[in-house]
Amino acid sequence: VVGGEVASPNSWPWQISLQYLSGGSYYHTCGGTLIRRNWVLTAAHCVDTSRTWRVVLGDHDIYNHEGREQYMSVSQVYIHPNWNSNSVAAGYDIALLRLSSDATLNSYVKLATLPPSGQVLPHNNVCYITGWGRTQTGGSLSAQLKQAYLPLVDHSTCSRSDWWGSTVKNTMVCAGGGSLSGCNGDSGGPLNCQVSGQYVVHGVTSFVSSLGCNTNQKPTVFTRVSAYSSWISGRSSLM
Ligand SMILES: CC(C)[C@H](NC(=O)C(F)(F)F)C(=O)N[C@@H](C)C(=O)Nc1ccc(C(F)(F)F)cc1
Repeated sequence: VVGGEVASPNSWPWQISLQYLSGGSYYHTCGGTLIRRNWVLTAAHCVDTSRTWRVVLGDHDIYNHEGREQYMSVSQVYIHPNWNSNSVAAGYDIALLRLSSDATLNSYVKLATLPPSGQVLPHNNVCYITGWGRTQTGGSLSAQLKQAYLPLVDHSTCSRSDWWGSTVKNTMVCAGGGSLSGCNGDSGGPLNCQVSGQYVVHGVTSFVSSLGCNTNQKPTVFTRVSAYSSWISGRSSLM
């Protein structure tokens, strides 16, 4: 997250850290969202390599054990069938992770609220991106969870030729576009949008400009969760 501020610990209790095992240690690589006690929503581009994953719930500082964390192993990875790792612009950048056991829900770990199928929010809707991603283009990850206010950008603006043009599809949602943005390592995490006084996870962080994370008129682009409601509920047996 470029700009914004360190979040108050566990104030986004559905936010998870997706980590992979390498040389005996686990490393943060992506964010994600707890949607059921044993299901996490993330980005397909985060998990399209075969690794040993773990999901950390209730985290704040990814480099220190603070006692509120729950370390969960992943029993199955479901990548959207239409995902093509050579074409993030095609969309379908969404995946579900089944956890090997159920999370314990408490004040540090809660389930996210997902939007109704098809819901599209208005331009400038209040939204916050959260994550442990780089704090500058080419910078390092944030030790503590960060948040940044990214107003929603409607499709007609986001698909303007001097913005993202035809790269952005209707199954995506844009937010920000100024000096605040997501950045590498925020992938897969939530775009938290305020709807009737409650935060709803409206997006899954997908891509930023390769010219730089906070490039003007290149808002952070998210997979629009409400475009995948039936896939999500079908797969995670929400139905
Ligand atoms: C998509 C991920 C590899 C990576 N995602 C992120 O860093 C995220 F945090 F924003 F989710 C990313 O955007 N990386 C930059 C460096 C990138 O490759 N951006 C990119 C943007 C658009 C396109 C296009 F236009 F082809 F779709 C391709 C790459």
